[in-house]
Amino acid sequence: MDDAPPRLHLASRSPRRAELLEQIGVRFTRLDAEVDETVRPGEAPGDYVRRVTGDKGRAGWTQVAARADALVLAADTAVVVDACILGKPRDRADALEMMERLSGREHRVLTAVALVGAAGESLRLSETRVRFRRVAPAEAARYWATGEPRDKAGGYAIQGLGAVFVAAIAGSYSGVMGLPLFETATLLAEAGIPVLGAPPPGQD
Ligand SMILES: Cc1cn([C@H]2C[C@H](O)[C@@H](COP(=O)(O)OP(=O)(O)OP(=O)(O)O)O2)c(=O)[nH]c1=O
Repeated sequence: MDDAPPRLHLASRSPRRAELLEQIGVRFTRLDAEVDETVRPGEAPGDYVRRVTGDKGRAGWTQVAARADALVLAADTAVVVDACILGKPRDRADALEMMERLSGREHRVLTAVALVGAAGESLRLSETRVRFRRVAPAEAARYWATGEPRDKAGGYAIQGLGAVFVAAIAGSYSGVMGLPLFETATLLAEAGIPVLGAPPPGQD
């Protein structure tokens, strides 16, 4: 049993990201990292999620940098349709408009994940194609009333009721939920945190 405080910190207020990181069994604590998530004029979606993710990671890092081996994990998710970035809906009208745009077609979900430490920062981008069935306006209104779309990029949650809209996905389910676990595990392993733990001596 390892009682030392974890060296890994998740810079996120998202309960989904914490659940996903718990799913792969690594020890971590959580940090709050407030950053400006405004899209810059002309900014490409991939550049946007990379920038915001790096900002979240560095904002978290300033809080733990006193510990030399500390590492900060951060992520950002955007739903992209017709080259437009859909963040979290501002209000009901915004959410219903998002559902109308997503209805009956394919969109992309981009999630960047970054690991920041004393040695610098590494970043990976996950891209998933998601195809929605047609969603009638009345159904979108009932979905809004459940409260689920409120704090979700694109105004839906694949892990919740929103799953009924998802006809198909190609890519990373965990990436759509907010933390792509394949990319996360790769970054952690590169930084000396193998997800399945270090092999016993002499058996690597
Ligand atoms: C598309 C989709 C998004 N989401 C969520 C994941 C993220 O929490 C949220 C996207 O918003 P983000 O701005 O990426 O993250 P956040 O503000 O919730 O958390 P933090 O910045 O503190 O890390 O949308 C789902 O939970 N399911 C989905 O299917």
